[in-house]
Amino acid sequence: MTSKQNKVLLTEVALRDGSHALSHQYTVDQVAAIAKALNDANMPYIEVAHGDGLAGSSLQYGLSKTNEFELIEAAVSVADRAKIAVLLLPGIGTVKELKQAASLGAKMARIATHVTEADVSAQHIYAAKELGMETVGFLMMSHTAQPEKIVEQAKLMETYGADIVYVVDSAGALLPNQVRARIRAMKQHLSVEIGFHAHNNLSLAMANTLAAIEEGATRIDGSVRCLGAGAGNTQTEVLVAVLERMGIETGVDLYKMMDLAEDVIAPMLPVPQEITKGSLVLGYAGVYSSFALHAQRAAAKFNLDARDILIELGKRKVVGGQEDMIVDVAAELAKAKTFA
Ligand SMILES: CC[C@H](O)CC(=O)C(=O)O
Ligand SMILES: [Mn+2]
Repeated sequence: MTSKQNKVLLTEVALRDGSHALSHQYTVDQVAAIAKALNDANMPYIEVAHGDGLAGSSLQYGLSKTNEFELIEAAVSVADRAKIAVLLLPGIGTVKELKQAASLGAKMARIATHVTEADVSAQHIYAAKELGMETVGFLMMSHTAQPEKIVEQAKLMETYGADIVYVVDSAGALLPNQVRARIRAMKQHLSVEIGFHAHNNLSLAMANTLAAIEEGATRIDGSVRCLGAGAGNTQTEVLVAVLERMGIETGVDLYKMMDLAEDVIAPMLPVPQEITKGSLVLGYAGVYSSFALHAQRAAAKFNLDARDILIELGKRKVVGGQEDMIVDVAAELAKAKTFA
């Protein structure tokens, strides 16, 4: 592979995306220890928040064990080099939480919307810029939109003031050629930096990340030991090693990342992060991981295979917030089975 880039900036997302995998049970001590190790490894950005972003702690999305502002404060207190980033989904979090995060020392705001709904990010991007934060537009479920649509939506975020716009493969459903087409189109039509966030449900997180970098993405997310939703993200310490071998600079210390992964993260995991049939089907169906548990419950209730429900949901292009459709789809499939 020949890459045009010789430098990328990494964002470690295990303290936010990994919160999904740990049912939002992070403690202050864990966050302080992990953020310190990441800071010492020279990780440029460390994202800290509930898995669903600021104010995500709720019965619907899962209650956090620890108030996320305490976690942000703990991370800021140990990070003398790294910048602490927060994620915000308009509708879940508000400008109020963004201001609170900024007042505690968060320096980057990542404003996430469904890939076709960038217009709801305007107010939050403006607010983040006014707070002096580096601001990212984060286009989730990017596999559900064609490159032209993504360019249109990314341009909106650019117009609102975003410094960087990300293609986010929330379901881990994109194939490398689809990543290439999306990043290439954005590079052609946008002036801001382009980022890429992968999930490993089809075992393509690394390949997709390298494809994104080759097409010009300069901001890349990873999670140490794959600690993210579903099968996790691009495994950060592996990415650092691969990029080093490719002559692409990250500035991140490989040995320190390896030690963090092995000595701190691995013992914390309830089960090792691997591609189970549950995460594989999410990537195959193109459905976000928060639907998996609900689909399993509906499958038990209607005596169905959860995979059939998820695949049907993928065909219907469900988006986060449409979890109520799961039972409707299960009921329809059960009815069709009865009359087959
Ligand atoms: C629900 C927010 C989501 O976890 C953001 C993200 O990381 C993604 O869409 O992949
Ligand atoms: Mn993610």
